[in-house]
Order: sequence, then C-alpha cells, then structure tokens
Amino acid sequence: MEIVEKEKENESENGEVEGSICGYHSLHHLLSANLKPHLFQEVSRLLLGLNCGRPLETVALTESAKALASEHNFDLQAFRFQADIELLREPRVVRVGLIQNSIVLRTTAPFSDQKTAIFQKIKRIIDAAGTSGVNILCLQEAWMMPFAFCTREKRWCEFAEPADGESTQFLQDLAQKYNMVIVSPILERDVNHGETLWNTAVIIGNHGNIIGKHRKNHIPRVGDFNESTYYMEGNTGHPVFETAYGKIAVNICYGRHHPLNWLAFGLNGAEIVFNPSATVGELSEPMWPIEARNAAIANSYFVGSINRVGTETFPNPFTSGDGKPQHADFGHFYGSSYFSAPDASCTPFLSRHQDGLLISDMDLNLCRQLKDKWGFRMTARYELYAEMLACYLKPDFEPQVISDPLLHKKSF
Ligand SMILES: NC(=O)NCCC(=O)O
Repeated sequence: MEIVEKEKENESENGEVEGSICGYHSLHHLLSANLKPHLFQEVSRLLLGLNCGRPLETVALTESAKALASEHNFDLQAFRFQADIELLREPRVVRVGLIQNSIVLRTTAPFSDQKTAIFQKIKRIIDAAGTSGVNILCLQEAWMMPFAFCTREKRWCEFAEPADGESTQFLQDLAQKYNMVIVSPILERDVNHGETLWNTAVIIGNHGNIIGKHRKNHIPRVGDFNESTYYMEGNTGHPVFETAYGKIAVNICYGRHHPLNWLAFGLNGAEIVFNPSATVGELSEPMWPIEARNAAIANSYFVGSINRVGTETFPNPFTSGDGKPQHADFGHFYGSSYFSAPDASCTPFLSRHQDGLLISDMDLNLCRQLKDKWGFRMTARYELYAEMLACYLKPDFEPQVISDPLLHKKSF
C-alpha cells in the first residue's frame, strides 16, 4: 500500500513522471523518438563517440532477464565495447553491470523494514544480472539506506554496518550463486576503531569472499550534501583490487570532481573504475556526462558511473544555509548511469527516473591499446607535477605568476 502511494506521488500535474525529460526516460530516448534516423545517427556519433570506429553495438539479453525487468519495472540495457584483435593476446572480454535504484518505503517506516524492502528489490535486479552472465556488478553509493545525509540528524547512523555485516552477507550469497564479483557501497561502522563511520565500498569476490574495501576519499561540503556530519575522509588510499575478471577500483561519488583521485587509481593499474554516486539534478547534471568520460580517456580505463533515482523525502525539514526556504528532500536523484571507455566512446544513459540495470561487455585489451596509441602515461610529466605539489604543500608557497610589467606602470 505504502509503495503504491509513493509511485502515485511521483506523477506530476501534467501527467509526466517526475524526473522524466519531457516524458522521456533519457536524452537518448528523446532524440531517438524525435529525430529522423540519419540525424539521430549523426547526433549519436557526436554525443557518444565511436568504439573502434563504429557505433556501439547493443547486446541481446536472455528472455528471463527481460521478463524480470518488465515484471519489476526496471530499465534494462546492454552494450558491447570492442577492442582491436591482437596477434599476441587473446581478447579479455568481461561482462559488467551497474544497478541504479530508488528506495522502496517512506523514510518514516521502521528502519529494518526499509532495509529489507531495498534488499528485496535489489535481489530481483541482481537475479537479472546473474542470469545475464554479469561477471562484475556495482551498486550505487549507500545503496542500503535512504540518502539521509542532507538532514544532519544522527539517527540515520543506525543504518551503518560493519564491512562484513548484514548487507555484505546478503550479497556474498548472490556473488557465490552467480560467480560474480560485487562492489557494495555502504555506510560502514568500524567497530574495532571506536564505532567510526566511513563511506565504504566492499569488494566481494566471485566465491563470496571479501577481497577488501575502499573508503571514500573526498567528502562533499556543497548544497545539502552534509556528509562530513556523518563520516570521515577515507584512510585506504587508492587500492586496485585484482579480481577473477580484471583489476577494478572504486572512486566514490564526489571523488569524481578530483582528477588526481582518478589518476591515482590509474597509476595503481585499474582497468575498470566504478563511480557509485548519489547526486541531484540542480547541482551536478551538467558535470555528469563529462567528468567520468574524461577520466576514462585521461587514464586509459573503463568507468562505470551510477547514480540513484527518485526523490527521498525526510520527516523534518532542513535548510541549505543559502537563504532559500526550508525543504524536506534533496531534490531529484537523476539516475542516468552509464559506461565510458578509454577510446572516448560511451553508452547511452539509463533512465532518469526508473530503477535500472546497465550491462556492458568490454574487452579490457582496449586499455593497453589506448595507452599505446595516445601514450598519456609516457607524455605525462609526473616529476614536474610532484615538484609542484611538494612546493604547494609548504606554508610559504607562492604561486608562480609572471605579471606583465606594464600592468603596474602608471599611464601618463
Ligand atoms: N554523495 C556525494 O558525494 N554527492 C555529492 C554531490 C556531487 O558530487 O554531485
């Protein structure tokens, strides 16, 4: 009952689903429905790039995955990134999945019910990924709770769990069942260190084992993202996890605005970097198509970007400290999850308002092929950057600025 009411709430006065783009799921859908085919093809080339000189191919999925998507109302799309055939290496194709989802119950429901309802929803989408043969799957930031960090209320800390807690145990079974690596971003409670909270991604291996974890390095202090009230800057560096299917890393949400954070995962050898996020349209939507794609190009790896969907309303209103009226929600989380490749191609976005599973086959050979082609690792001047950063960190640092001497001359 509660769920049905929530869905109705999401319909705006003009009958369009809240979060849709003029009634369409995504910009890609809007363009495809309104442009003549040859125009759409050319616009797609410019917007999404080409992979090995060709438009990205779609991949046919199993009937059972399609049935799950239609029965449970989630967007399901699948693509294939190719690489050139090499003479000395076999292709290294892995199937990767991203899940975006809204919460299920109202934020006023008992916490355990909220969590269980999210688990039930996520399980159905993971089943679709599993039956589609996904090898590596990543969920969205803090997937097991509402994104309550706007409220500054401490009661939401109750959602935090140890890295080997309830959410991880739930996913370990599925990882084992589907022989799948699962990246699970949670709010972590570190019981061994005085109950410290972290924003953490747990990496679960394809045998259901915990490979390790990474804690979010950069914490936002922008808009209603009051996350520093809840957890600390991560202390795990920039680990790359060598899994059965490739070397992966996780750059959690706001870390995507920091090019050096992306760089560090690349220097450690990542082939796929996931960016599980929670962000709203008004704040970051113009940045969303650019930052991850740029990181994939600059670092010669694949990126999987995930954003949650829907509007989450909280019991007590809060202000943004900007003189505007108080409000009880963050705004709309715009979904739009997508993959970027090192050759500058990318997939279309998942829906802006519906849950979704985005699947992509990717030949990881493309990473080295792009390194050989563009040579960014070789043309970078790390010694210059290191020197600059070492100077910048000193308290007596002065910016290297050469002023036009005429600027300070008096005119007669
Ligand atoms: N969760 C999070 O870090 N959000 C910050 C907003 C943004 O980076 O777009």
